[in-house]
Amino acid sequence: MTLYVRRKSFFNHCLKISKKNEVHEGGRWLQMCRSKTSAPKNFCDYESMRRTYNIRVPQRFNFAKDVLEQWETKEKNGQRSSLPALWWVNDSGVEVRWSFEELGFHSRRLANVLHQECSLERGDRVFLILPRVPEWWLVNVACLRTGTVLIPGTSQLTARDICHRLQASGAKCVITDETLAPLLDTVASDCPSISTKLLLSHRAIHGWGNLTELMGKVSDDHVCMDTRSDEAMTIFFTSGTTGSPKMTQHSHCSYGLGLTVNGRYWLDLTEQDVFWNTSDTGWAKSAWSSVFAPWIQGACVFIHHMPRFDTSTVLKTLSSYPITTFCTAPTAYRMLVQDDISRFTFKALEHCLCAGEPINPEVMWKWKELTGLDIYEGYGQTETVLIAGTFKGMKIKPGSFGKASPGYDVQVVDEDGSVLPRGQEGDLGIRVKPDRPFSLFTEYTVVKAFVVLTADYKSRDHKELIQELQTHVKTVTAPYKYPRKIEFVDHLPKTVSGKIRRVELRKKEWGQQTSKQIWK
Ligand SMILES: Nc1ncnc2c1ncn2[C@@H]1O[C@H](COP(=O)(O)OP(=O)(O)OP(=O)(O)O)[C@@H](O)[C@H]1O
Repeated sequence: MTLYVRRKSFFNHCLKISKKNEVHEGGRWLQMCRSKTSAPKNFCDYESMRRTYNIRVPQRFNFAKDVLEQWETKEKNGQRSSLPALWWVNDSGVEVRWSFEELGFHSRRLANVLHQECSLERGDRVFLILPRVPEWWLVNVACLRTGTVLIPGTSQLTARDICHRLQASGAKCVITDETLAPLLDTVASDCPSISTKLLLSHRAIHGWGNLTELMGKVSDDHVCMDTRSDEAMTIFFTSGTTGSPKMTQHSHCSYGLGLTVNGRYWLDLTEQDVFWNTSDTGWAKSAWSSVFAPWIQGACVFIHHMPRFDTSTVLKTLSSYPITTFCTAPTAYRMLVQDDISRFTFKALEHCLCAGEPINPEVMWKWKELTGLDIYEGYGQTETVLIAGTFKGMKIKPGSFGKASPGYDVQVVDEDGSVLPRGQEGDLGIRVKPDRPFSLFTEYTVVKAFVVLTADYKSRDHKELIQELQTHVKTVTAPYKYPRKIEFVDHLPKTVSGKIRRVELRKKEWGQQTSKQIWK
């Protein structure tokens, strides 16, 4: 089945998640030049993969305890390969290699920092902006351990983006490096929910706790939180192609177990594999491919910390390290095939993948000609795990991103949600009735309601007014902008109301806003 995707809307029986993607109709099958076909390691063929896919979701699940600690034990008992769990390198040749045991050791310390030093409790939200440094992975695992909800952001965010994310999420803790700390400081006063700021740097910045120093103070003794499978685990902001970025919440099981589809089937990883995924640490793709999918399979997560994408560095890295599996964006492959690949021999590389945008058939063809390897495409969204993809053993059709993933019933449907005949263009839908797949996001976290005050803020007592209001409302943004937005929690008392000209209650759901005057 070839999936053609057209527009975005919602309907009853399926959760429609397609975006305005025009998928080119492919004209011919890829010509085989040099061919290095590797048989799937984790499944026989597409049909049997779908048939045998069966994941039982337990009531309680925590990836750190139920997956990472299991690999740690296997490692200790000599039941896993000697590959590191995390293999990090940078442009200066510095390397960090952590076994699952070392990952456990450092992340337990960081978990103690979050809980003991920062007083963060289960369910509290942690906003993380770090580039591809090993500590990014530690924060991920430490949040799992403490049951705190991780909200990753990309280093490209502006002060306005950061402010919006912090206000919308109500994050209590921010973690970043010295490049972004000053930017966060410019908006911190507008984000009263923040109680802790952690800095990854050799330099001290006033008001920021030093992550490395704090980790040196605490023990590595930490008991992982016994989280429910459906409990909030992470919130990713979508990239905002079709509107404002949406706060997409995932549970411990939706990614922690759901991404088995990616790791076992699409990436076809085992504990013998070294997997390099180049995506930025702020997007859901990093949770997919740099955390959950490879570690579910016990594979080694490889990272090259490049300040910017450089084709020579990528090609050199692929030829100097035993990387078996490589995933990058179609744009990156386009750049790579323009370089002189013949200078390099990829000794271990056997499986290449791409996702995030359509790949041009010419790029696939060129890559195959130069390396002998196919590029397997994947399609998914922040809200999902892999929705569709080309899986090993499948014929690769230029212009098609493959077939539905196991775990999802994916169909091409019309506006009413009726399945369209083969070859007809429509929307892409995932069936959510009668059973909603557990590997879907939980909800869009919305700013449920807030009031907009139109008061005489120029009056001398505006500070007192804000203080007074703060005792009755959840959040008051700093007085830098009119009208001021305030999270509504209760009726406003007379002492306050006398100073306010107008109060509007605004309900904001993603994509729409309702407004009602509730005062004067
Ligand atoms: N293989 C692919 N081919 C074409 N497009 C793809 C592919 N993989 C992913 N995409 C695009 O990436 C999108 C998923 O990205 P993401 O979840 O960040 O949200 P977004 O759709 O870009 O933004 P928003 O939901 O905020 O509008 C898909 O909807 C699709 O547009």
